[in-house]
Amino acid sequence: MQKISTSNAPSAIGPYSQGMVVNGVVYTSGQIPAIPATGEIAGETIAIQAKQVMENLGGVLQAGGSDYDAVFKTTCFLADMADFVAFNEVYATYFPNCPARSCVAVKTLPKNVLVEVEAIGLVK
Ligand SMILES: C=C(N)C(=O)O
Repeated sequence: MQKISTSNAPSAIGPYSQGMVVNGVVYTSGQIPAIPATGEIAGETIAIQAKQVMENLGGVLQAGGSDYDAVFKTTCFLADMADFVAFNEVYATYFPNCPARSCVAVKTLPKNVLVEVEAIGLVK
């Protein structure tokens, strides 16, 4: 079991690692749209926040020896299901291979962001 630590994704904002590698599988923590260098939240729209989340996810995946195309499952958390279509437009550009996914709306997310995504992928 190996902890992932990278400057290409935001530092954890609580008692968790950015991700873990276990038996050739990368498990990312939920990524929020924080800018890795500053920790500030990127933008106020779902499009901008979703893109930052996906970039952060890529940073964790890469640090764990994986990549977008090796992801087989994601879980997506939205603060408002009204953002579903706009979120999907961004998401699909990163996951054209359509891994298995669950997408739910939750009451609130850390730092009041609009979206959080976690992923599980194979080490390449
Ligand atoms: C942002 C998170 N992944 C958390 O608070 O667990």
